[in-house]
Amino acid sequence: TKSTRPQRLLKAVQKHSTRGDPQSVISAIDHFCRHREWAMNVGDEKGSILDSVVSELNPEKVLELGTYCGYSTVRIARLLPPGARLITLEFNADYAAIARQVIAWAGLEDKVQLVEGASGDWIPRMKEHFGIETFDFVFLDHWKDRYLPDTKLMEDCGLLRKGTVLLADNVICPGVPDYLEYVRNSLSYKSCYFKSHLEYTKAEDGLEKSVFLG
Ligand SMILES: O=C(NC/C=C/[C@H]1O[C@@H](n2cnc3cncnc32)[C@H](O)[C@@H]1O)c1cc([N+](=O)[O-])cc(O)c1O
Ligand SMILES: [Mg+2]
Repeated sequence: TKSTRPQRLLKAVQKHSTRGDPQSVISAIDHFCRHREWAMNVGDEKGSILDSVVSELNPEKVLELGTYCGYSTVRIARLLPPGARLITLEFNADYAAIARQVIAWAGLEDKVQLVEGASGDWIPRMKEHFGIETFDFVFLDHWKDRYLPDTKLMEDCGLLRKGTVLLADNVICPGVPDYLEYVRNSLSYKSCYFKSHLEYTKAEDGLEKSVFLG
């Protein structure tokens, strides 16, 4: 039977990158997506902005919503200090299986906990199941109509603290109008837009960085 795009992306990682070298995994995926098959990874241009936000923050507790093939998981985890933890949620079993192998190939499995399940089900269980008090950094890159409900859910579950940073992908393309309106107008957030381009294309897209003010 025909392979899937995530399976072909994994093959490209195993063929064109060095096990245990996260940067080579990132480069292999970017090369595959730019020259072989486009895929919805945050990509190299927005990825550099993601890198700078993570490096500046040095977060201990990170949540990623929407793992897909693990590209941004690897980008974030490679920058985390020893002892820091990244929990990433992915409800598609096939994508989760590929992402686990990409994360393992990069040698980052000790920093990453991939949870197979829906954000709406698992956000309320973060405290009792993972012993998480609050998150320092959240990367939102899952279904665009889930950004706002999941943000409100994180607020309600007390998972955000004064200074927690939310970074949202695709705020222009495909776009998250309800989420943008909320974080830009709410008195509980200080929000700013990082203009960039949709991964591997010339179309405009960007990241929205929103600091929770408590
Ligand atoms: O649609 C996009 N992303 C949706 C990403 C979705 C990924 O997150 C998972 N998921 C969804 N809700 C979930 C809830 N809980 C757990 N996993 C979840 C899905 O199984 C998928 O792996 C997208 C589209 C474009 N584009 O140009 O069209 C560009 C991008 O950068 C994108 O991120
Ligand atoms: Mg995205």
